Amino acid sequence: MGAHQSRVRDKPPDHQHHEVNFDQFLILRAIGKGSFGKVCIVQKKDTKQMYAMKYVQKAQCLERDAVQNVLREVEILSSLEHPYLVNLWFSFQDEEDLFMVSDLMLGGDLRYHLGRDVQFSEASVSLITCQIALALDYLSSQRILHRDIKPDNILLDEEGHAHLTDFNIAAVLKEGELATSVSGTKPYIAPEVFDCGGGAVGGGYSFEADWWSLGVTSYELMCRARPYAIDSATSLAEARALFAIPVSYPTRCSPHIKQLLKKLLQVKPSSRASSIDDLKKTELLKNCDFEAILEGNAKPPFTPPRDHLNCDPTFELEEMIVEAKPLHKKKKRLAKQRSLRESIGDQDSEVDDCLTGFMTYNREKVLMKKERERKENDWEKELIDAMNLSGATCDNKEAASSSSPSPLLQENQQQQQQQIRKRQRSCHSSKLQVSLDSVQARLTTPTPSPP
Ligand SMILES: Nc1ncnc2c1ncn2[C@@H]1O[C@H](COP(=O)(O)OP(=O)(O)OP(=O)(O)O)[C@@H](O)[C@H]1O
Repeated sequence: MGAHQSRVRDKPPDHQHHEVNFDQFLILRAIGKGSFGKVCIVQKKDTKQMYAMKYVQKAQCLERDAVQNVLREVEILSSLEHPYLVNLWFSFQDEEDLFMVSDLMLGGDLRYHLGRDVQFSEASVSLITCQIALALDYLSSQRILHRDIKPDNILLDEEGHAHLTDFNIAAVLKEGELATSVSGTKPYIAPEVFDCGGGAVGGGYSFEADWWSLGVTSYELMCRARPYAIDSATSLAEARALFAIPVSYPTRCSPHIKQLLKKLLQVKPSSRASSIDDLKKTELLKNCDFEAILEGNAKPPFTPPRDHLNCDPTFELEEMIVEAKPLHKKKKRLAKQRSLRESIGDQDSEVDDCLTGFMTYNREKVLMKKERERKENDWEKELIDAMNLSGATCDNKEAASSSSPSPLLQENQQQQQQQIRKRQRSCHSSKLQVSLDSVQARLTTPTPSPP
C-alpha cells in the first residue's frame, strides 16, 4: 500500500494525552544517522533509565513511501524480546516525527569497528556469531525473517555483547510460506534470494537466508573482506556466477573457524547451518555452552573503548548546526505551530493524522501487567494452599479469615513495585544497564577521528 493510501483523516492522534511522549525524555546527544532516521541518547525522566531514541520525520517517511515499513517494524519489534536483539521499549509520535525508543548500545556498530581497523580474533568472531545465531534461532521460532543481517545492523553493548537491530525490511512468514521478494543489502543476500529476482522462477526462500548473511558477516569480521566480490552494482546473473566459485580463506583462518564459515556459506539452503543444533555439529562449537552465552555469562574478547562514544562525532555537530528542525528546539517549535493552527481554526497539521496506524507501545506497562498477573497467580495459589491446609476442620469463620491477605501477602504487595522496577531494568538486559555516569564520561571525551 502506498504511503498516502494509509491516511485516515477521521481519527487524528491525540498527541497531548499519550501516556508516553517526547516530553518524558531528556535529550542528551546525537549518535547516529540512518537513511531515514536519526538516533540520539535519551534519559527517561521518571526512571532515569538511558535509551537510544530513533526518530523519523513523518513528511520524509511519506515522501519516500516508507510508511508501511516503519509501521511493520514497530509491530514486529513490539512482539519480540531477546538478550541479543536491540529491544524496543517505547514507540509514539507527535506532529513532526515517529519515535522508537530502544536499548542503548554504547559499543558502536560492527561497521564502525571494521572502519577503525579493529582486528577481531577468532574467539571474538565465534562469540559474535553465536550471539547473533541465538537471536536468529529466536526470530525463526517467532516466524520472523530479518533480511538485513550485516555488520551495520549489529550493535555492541558496553561490554562487547552483540545485538541485532534494524527490522525495517523484516517479514513475518506464515507456516509453510516462503518469501519471494529480493530484499536486503546485495553483498549479504543469499543465493536463493537472488534466484527470486530478474524474472527467474525461484521457489522462494525462508529462514536459512538470514544464516547465509550471518556467514558473510562473520567471514568479513574474520577475514576483513567479503567472501564474494558482490557490490550494489553486481547484476543478478553476475552474483549467480560468483556463487559457483569456491570461497577462498586466508591463512589466518584456523581449520575450525573455516569449517564454521563454510557451513554458514553453503549455497544450497538445505545444506547450510541454520540452527543452534547445526552450529553444535561444528568442531569449533561442539562444546560451546549456548545456555551460558544466552545468560550473558560469556565474556566478550573484544571490549569496545569506554573512554569515548563509539560513533561518528559529526552527528552531534550536524544536529546542532545544520539540522533545520533540531530535536532540542522541538518543544518551542511545536507550541508555536499549535497556537498558530488554533488561531486559524485548523485542527490538522499537514501530516499530523497520516500515521494513525503507527502503534503506541510501552514495554514498561507490558512488564508491569505481566508482573501483576504473576503475583495474582502466586496469591491465588497461596490462598488455595492455605484453604487446603485448614481442610475439613475449617469452619466458615476460619475460611473467611483465611481469605484476607496474610502478612506475607501484604509484604509481597509492598515489594511488588520495587520488583517491577528491578525487572524493568534487568529485562533480558542486566548486562545492558547503562548508567548516566557511563554516558557522561564519554560525552566529555572527544571521539578520535578515524585512522
Ligand atoms: N539502540 C542503539 N544504541 C546505540 N546506537 C544506535 C542504536 N540504534 C542505532 N544506533 C546508531 O545509529 C545509527 C543509525 O541507526 P539507524 O537504525 O537509523 O540506521 P540504519 O541501520 O542505517 O537504518 P536504515 O537501515 O533505516 O538506514 C546506527 O548505525 C548505530 O550506529
